[in-house]
Amino acid sequence: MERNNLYPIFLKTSQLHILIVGGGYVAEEKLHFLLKSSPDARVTMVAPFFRPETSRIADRHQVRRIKEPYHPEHLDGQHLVIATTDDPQVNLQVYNDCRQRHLLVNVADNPPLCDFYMGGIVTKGHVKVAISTNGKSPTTAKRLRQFFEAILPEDISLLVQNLHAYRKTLGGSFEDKVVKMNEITRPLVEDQT
Ligand SMILES: C[C@@]1(CC(=O)O)c2cc3[nH]c(cc4nc(cc5[nH]c(cc(n2)[C@H]1CCC(=O)O)[C@@](C)(CC(=O)O)[C@@H]5CCC(=O)O)C(CC(=O)O)=C4CCC(=O)O)c(CCC(=O)O)c3CC(=O)O
Ligand SMILES: NC(=O)C1=CN([C@@H]2O[C@H](COP(=O)(O)OP(=O)(O)OC[C@H]3O[C@@H](n4cnc5c(N)ncnc54)[C@H](O)[C@@H]3O)[C@@H](O)[C@H]2O)C=CC1
Repeated sequence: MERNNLYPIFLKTSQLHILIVGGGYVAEEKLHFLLKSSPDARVTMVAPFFRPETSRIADRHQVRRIKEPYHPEHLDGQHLVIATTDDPQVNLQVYNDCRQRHLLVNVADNPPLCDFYMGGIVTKGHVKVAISTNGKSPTTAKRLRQFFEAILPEDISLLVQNLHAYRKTLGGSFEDKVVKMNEITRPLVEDQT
């Protein structure tokens, strides 16, 4: 059976510059979920036209907007790029320009032109779960996100905070701490071990 070989990483979006090319529906969806997970992300958008709702979301989060057609210079200083225009030629140009500069790029409606995919994301305090279907079914990613949003308890973050505090009280070597941390958390998975 085919399996998902993608490697998820958790980006520090407050230290990175993300460019969204396009200002339509797809741009708005990508922006919405990016900011829902990472309200402190440093985002720039470039497009000749922005949807009013996109502008409202952008204003709330200090998203920089450049009201002009895409130009390769817009890639200067960016780390990650998401192309969402309704012009496949422009999306392809963004992809090629990014590859040339070794920038990670996502062409939202064209999985083969993606170095990375956006995922379904659940955040409960310090805890974050990211979901991918290998680009096969974004709707399933959305449904799984809704499922985990409902079943993960709100106070799961308290558990993480308490364990963080407890670890600080432990003496002994690194190895001793590993043993103690594993002992105290064993009941969480008791039935599955
Ligand atoms: C490959 C990927 C690239 C990328 O965008 O990164 C991609 C691609 C495409 N999306 C399409 C459509 C839809 N996308 C959604 C929703 C989401 N899409 C997201 C991610 C991804 N979408 C990446 C793969 C993720 C994975 O691995 O699973 C989510 C998880 C995250 C986010 O957007 O931030 C977000 C849910 C967020 C949430 O709710 O939590 C819905 C559901 C809905 O709106 O109800 C629909 C309508 C249903 C449908 O049409 O299937 C199409 C078809 C376009 C066409 O017809 O051409 C393509 C292109 C194609 O598949 O070929
Ligand atoms: N809206 C949706 O749910 C879906 C859209 N798609 C596809 O995704 C693409 C984008 O869709 P939408 O966001 O709905 O389109 P849209 O028409 O809402 O937005 C297109 C955006 O691209 C911008 N744009 C056009 N040329 C540009 C350029 N040279 N430089 C920078 N920006 C430029 C426009 O100003 C506009 O902001 C289309 O190809 C569409 O077929 C696919 C599946 C679903």
